[in-house]
Amino acid sequence: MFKSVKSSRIEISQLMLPSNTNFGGKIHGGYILSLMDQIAFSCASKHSQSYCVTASVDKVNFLNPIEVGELVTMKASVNYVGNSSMVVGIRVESENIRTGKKKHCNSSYFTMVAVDESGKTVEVPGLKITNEEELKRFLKAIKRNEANKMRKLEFSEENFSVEDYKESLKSYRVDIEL
Ligand SMILES: CC(=O)SCCNC(=O)CCNC(=O)[C@H](O)C(C)(C)COP(=O)(O)OP(=O)(O)OC[C@H]1O[C@@H](n2cnc3c(N)ncnc32)[C@H](O)[C@@H]1OP(=O)(O)O
Repeated sequence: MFKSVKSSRIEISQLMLPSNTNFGGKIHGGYILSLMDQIAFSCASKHSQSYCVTASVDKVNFLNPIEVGELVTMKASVNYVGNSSMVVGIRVESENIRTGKKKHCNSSYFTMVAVDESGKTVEVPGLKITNEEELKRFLKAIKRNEANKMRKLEFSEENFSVEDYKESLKSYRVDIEL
């Protein structure tokens, strides 16, 4: 079975309240991450019609601070599916309600895994792709997976040797005492 990206796309908007600020008076990054996790869960559950758990989060860059009183909008869609895993892409924007000015605050990729009642992984529907943007997102997810695998391999017990890196680290501010 294949399901369209559109059928599980989710958008939420939430007003940022003073109770969620950090010491600097901006909205706490942890609070934003918690909202992102919830929307990733909703999107992945909708696609898979299963309960899902968060397996990993790929990169969280906080591009712009979010102020109290701003309206935060999060858009989530399934970018990629494996067997039991789904990569949910989330874009976070905040809007100053008075001026209407919008800021891009974050874009992240949450890998969610569908599980049954006993926590065993279950197969999820394939993804029906209907436009170039969706295809690009699917391909980018494959590239990120490949890059992660390569990095793992490079630093694995069998492949890693200190000598291979000593020379290239000379320009860095590191004193290696091995
Ligand atoms: C709702 C919540 O937020 S839950 C709170 C936080 N999350 C958790 O507690 C989850 C804890 N982790 C787990 O339960 C398990 O590690 C699971 C369910 C994610 C994976 O279970 P495993 O027994 O390792 O399953 P398995 O090795 O078969 O992997 C299943 C799938 O998950 C993917 N996967 C597993 N770990 C990761 C990871 N760290 N990053 C990305 N994908 C992963 C695998 O690639 C595989 O994908 P595929 O089925 O599409 O090929």
